[in-house]
Amino acid sequence: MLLKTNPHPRRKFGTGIPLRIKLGSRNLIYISSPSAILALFRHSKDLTTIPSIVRLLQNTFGAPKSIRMILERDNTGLSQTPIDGSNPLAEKDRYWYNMHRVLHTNLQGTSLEELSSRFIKNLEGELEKLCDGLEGNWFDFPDFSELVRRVCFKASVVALCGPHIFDLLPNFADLFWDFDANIIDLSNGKPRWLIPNGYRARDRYLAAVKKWNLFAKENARDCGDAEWDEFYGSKVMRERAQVLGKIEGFSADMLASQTSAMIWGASGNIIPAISWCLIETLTRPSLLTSVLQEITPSSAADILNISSLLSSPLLQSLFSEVLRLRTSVTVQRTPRSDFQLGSYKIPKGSVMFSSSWHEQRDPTIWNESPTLRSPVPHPLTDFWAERFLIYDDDPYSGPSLPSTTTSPTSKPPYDTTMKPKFTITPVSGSFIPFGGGKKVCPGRFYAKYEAICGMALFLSMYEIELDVKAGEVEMNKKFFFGGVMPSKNKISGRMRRRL
Ligand code: HEM
Repeated sequence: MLLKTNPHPRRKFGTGIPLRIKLGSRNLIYISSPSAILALFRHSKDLTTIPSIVRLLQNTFGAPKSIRMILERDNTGLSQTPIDGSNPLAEKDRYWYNMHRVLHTNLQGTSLEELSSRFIKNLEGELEKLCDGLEGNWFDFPDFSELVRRVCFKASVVALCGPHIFDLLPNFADLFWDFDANIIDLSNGKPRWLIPNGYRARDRYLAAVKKWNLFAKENARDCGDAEWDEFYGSKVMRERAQVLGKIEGFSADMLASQTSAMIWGASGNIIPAISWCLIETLTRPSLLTSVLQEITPSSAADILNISSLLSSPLLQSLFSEVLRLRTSVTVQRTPRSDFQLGSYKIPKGSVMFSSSWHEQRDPTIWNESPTLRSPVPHPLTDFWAERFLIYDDDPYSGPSLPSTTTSPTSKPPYDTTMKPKFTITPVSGSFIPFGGGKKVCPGRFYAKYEAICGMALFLSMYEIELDVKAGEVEMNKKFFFGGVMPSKNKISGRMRRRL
C-alpha cells in the first residue's frame, strides 16, 4: 500500500537506502536506485530467487507444500558446476540449473525462430477468422482488450503447447483468464474462505493443465531434437516436462503448478502489452501514420518483414515505452549469506525487492523534457512513443535526463533527414520490466517479437477505430505488482479487413 500510493519513495526516504518493510509476518527490504539494482544483478551468484519462487508456486499456482523441500534442497546454483559446498545432488535432481538451461537455450536462436513464426502464423489465422464472411465491411466490437486477448491467447498457447490443448480443453482460454483475474489475491496468500471464487478458478485451471500434461506425456513420441511436435508443441515445453519428470519426488500436482506458471508467464504479461501497443498507436493519428510506414513490407510476397520490424527504432521504442508505463513487477532476491550492498549489510535470508513501477517513473533518472524535434514536455506519467530514441544531433533526446540544462531553442538547427537510434543503455538499472542479471526473464526476446510483430499484423490486416482518445484509457491497478497491467475500462470501436 505504501508503495502503491507513494510515487517516489526514494525522495521521501533517501536515495539508495534499503528500506525495511514489514508486511504481515514478512520482513522485506525495498531496494531502489539504479546502482543498487545493478549491484543485485551483478551479484547473481551471491543471491537466490528460491524463497520468492517457492512462495509464488505455492501461493499463486497452488503447488503442494512438499515442493519446498525439492526446490530448497537444491542449493547448487544455476551453472553447470555446482556451487562449492552445496548439497551433493545428482545432476538430474538439480532443479535450478536444469530449468535455467532449458528455458534460456530454448527461448533463443532457432527455437525462438520456430516459436515466433508459429505464433505469427497462428495469429494471422485467428485474425482472418474475425472477418469471416464480412468482405471488407466494418464490424463493431464492445471491448478491444478482450478481442486482443481472445485472438492472441489462442495463437500464443498453440505456438507454445501445440494444438491439442484446445481440442482437449475447449474452454481453456476462459479457465486461464478466470484464474488470471484472481492472481493478485492468490499471490498475497489470502485464505480460501476469504476468496472462495479465486481458489475455485485456480482449481479449475490447475485441473485442466494437469489433464493436458498427462495427455502430452501419454501421446508424445520420441522426436529427438525437433523444434516442435504436435503434443508438447514447442521444444521448451517438451524439454521442461522431460527434465521435471526425472527429478526425484516431483509429482503430477507439482508439474501442474509449474506448467500453469509457465503458461501464465508466457501469456499473462505479453497479451496486455500487445493490447497497449495497439491502443496507444490507434489513439494517436500521427503515430499511427509513422507506424504504418514502418510496417509496410518491402515485397508483396511478405505479409511482414520480420527483421526490419524487429530492428525498427520507432517500434522498439514504442514497445519499451509501453513496458515502462504499464508494467508493475517486483524483482526479488535473497542473499545466500550476509550481503554487502554499498555501506549496508543485508542479512542472509532477507527478501530484497525492487519495483519496476517506481524505477521507471523516477524523474531524477528519466527524461521528460522537450527535445529539438518534439519541443513540448513529456511527463513520465504519459505515453511518449519516441522516449527511447536518441538523435546524434540532439543533446535533449534519449530516455535519460539530458546532461545539458538549457532548453531547446524554438528554431533549432537539426537535420530533418537524420535517423534516430533506439537505446535503453542510459537507463539500465532503471528500466527493469524483465528483471536482470542471470535470472532475467528468459522470454524477453520472444516477448519483443510477439509485441512488435503481433501489433504489425493487426495493423496491416485491419483498419481499426477505437471510441477513446489518447490518454483516456486507465490501467487496472488491481494488477499492481502483477506484471503488465491491463486496461480498466471496456473500449468499444469498429474494424474492417484491409483489402
Ligand atoms: C511483457 C512480457 C513479459 C514481462 C514483463 C516479463 C517479466 C518477467 C520478470 C520480471 C521475470 C523475473 C526476472 C527476474 O527475477 O530478474 C520473469 C521471469 C520469467 N519469465 Fe517473463 N516476462 C514477459 C514475457 C515472458 C514470456 C513471453 C515468457 C515465455 C515464453 C516468459 C517466461 C518467463 C519465465 C519462465 C520466467 C522465470 C524464469 C526463472 O525462474 O528462471 N516471460 N519475467
